Amino acid sequence: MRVLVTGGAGFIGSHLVDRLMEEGHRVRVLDDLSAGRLENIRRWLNHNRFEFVRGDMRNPEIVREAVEDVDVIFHLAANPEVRISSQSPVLLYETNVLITYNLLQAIRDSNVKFLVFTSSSTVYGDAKVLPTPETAWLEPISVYGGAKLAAEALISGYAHIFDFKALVFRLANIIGERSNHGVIYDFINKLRRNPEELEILGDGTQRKSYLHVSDTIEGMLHIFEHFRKEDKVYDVYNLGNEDWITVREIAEIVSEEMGLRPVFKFTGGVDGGRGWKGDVKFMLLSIEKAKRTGWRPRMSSREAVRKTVKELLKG
Ligand SMILES: O=c1ccn([C@@H]2O[C@H](COP(=O)(O)OP(=O)(O)O[C@H]3O[C@H](CO)[C@H](O)[C@H](O)[C@H]3O)[C@@H](O)[C@H]2O)c(=O)[nH]1
Repeated sequence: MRVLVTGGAGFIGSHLVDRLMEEGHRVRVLDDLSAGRLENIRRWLNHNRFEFVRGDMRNPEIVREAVEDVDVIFHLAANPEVRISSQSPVLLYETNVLITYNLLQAIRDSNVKFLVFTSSSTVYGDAKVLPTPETAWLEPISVYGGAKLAAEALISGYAHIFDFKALVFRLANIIGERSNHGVIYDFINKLRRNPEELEILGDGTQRKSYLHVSDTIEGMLHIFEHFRKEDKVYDVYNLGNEDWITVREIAEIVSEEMGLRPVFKFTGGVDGGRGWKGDVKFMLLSIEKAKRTGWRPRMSSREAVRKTVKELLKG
């Protein structure tokens, strides 16, 4: 396959690039390096099947050039921070909706046959049904979640009108080596600054499902192969874990792995113990649909958290 990975220098994107390169595909990465790091893809930079383009997808011209001679696009470029929903809605719109629109406009005039998009569990908001199936009510409670849902909707519309196939993954909290934001990364940095005390945002009872990046990439590629053979224009899959874990338990695992016994200081948070406005307090996706394709996570949330802590401490 000739593949474009947007956001391919980022956390999840670079793991996907590793797998695609190892499988012998021709890979182009488009990344503005705002969150991604060249270090993540350094091993491929001089490979003859690999091409790196540094560019901002808010510029339609850059996007148009990047989709040339490509069959499949994995669209992972995005600003992943739910918590900036109150301060920077414009940034979240531009880096999730506008860049997706630019990509879809470029696909119109191209030979692209498949688009794979990484959406988010946050499209469900405070889900009324747990575990939450793909058919559940969609009511995002953050601008980030709203922007992801808007991007999904545009993708579906364009796929039906402009004759390509599109696959959407609604991801749980993805963690692992190279992640450079989120709760585990934050806790490690806070404890490095002050080993005596750990500030925990909210009341610590936030409970979510965490999936290791290796299980995520495995799932995305496995389900993509399944989807390719199906006679569907558009489909949506949740990707997450079957169990969940509280923020307090994550704090305990991080402290233990660092050999520390800090005092936990809960900020109390907002709106009944959330870390910030728009933080979904309880998230557990139903992964029955993904499992019916033959995929299942190898690691539980707890195992994924512990492995990630070890990986980040080493890095
Ligand atoms: O220093 C911190 C950081 C986070 N938290 C808490 O930890 C939980 C997880 O927060 P993260 O920042 O790790 O992740 P989010 O749940 O906000 O979002 C993540 O998962 C989503 C999908 O579930 C999106 O895809 C998003 O891009 C990704 O960052 C939250 O309840 C938050 O309140 C803390 O207590 N202290």
